Amino acid sequence: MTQDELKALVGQAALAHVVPGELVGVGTGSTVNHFIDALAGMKDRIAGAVSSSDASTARLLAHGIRVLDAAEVTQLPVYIDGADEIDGRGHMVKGGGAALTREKIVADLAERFVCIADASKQVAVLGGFPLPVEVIAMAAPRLVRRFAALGGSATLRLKADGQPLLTDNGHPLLDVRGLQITDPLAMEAEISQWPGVVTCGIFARHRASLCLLGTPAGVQTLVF
Ligand SMILES: O=C(CO)[C@H](O)[C@H](O)COP(=O)(O)O
Repeated sequence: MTQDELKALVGQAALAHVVPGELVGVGTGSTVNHFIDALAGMKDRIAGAVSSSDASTARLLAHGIRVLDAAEVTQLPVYIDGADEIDGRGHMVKGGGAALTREKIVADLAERFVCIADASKQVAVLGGFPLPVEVIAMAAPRLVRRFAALGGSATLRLKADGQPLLTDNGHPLLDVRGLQITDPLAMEAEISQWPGVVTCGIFARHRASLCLLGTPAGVQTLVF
């Protein structure tokens, strides 16, 4: 099976975790796109969706799925999203799709985080994938030096035209290579309190409750 077929498999399997009659939190990325397409088949049985990016909002609306702003919502039963890496305790690195800030905000509203990922995302120690960090532009040089002191090499994420990529919130992103994230909770807490950091792509405080992992043998459910 191709990686995309594994993503489609878990996107479909995630429907079993959507609570009928309730809102569902929806993440961002190619795996979530499969989930959104599958969700269209049960759009009349949910109250609507709370989205984590402009891209997911556009896809949900194209399917006729009602989208509510996170600010209108006090609680969600479940948030469904992909990950760039997930470890054996449900800690994740996220933000490859630049949506980490809104993803963390919507995840924070949810009782449960259901991660959907193909098997390539499973790692023993986080940090192989460059850690995305959304930042305030004027703080970027200082933050690059702070990451260097942690042993990481931070670079500004660029678009194809060489200009800095900006998130849906209008901020640039650093991608940090070379970190060994052996204590995700501590590193998330440390980085998150540096002035100028909007959101750190470590999801340890908002780790997955369970992961639907797409493998060639089928969907494996990991409970954390
Ligand atoms: O964090 C994310 C977007 O900001 C995505 O969940 C992550 O990048 C995984 O993406 P994909 O499903 O395309 O592999």
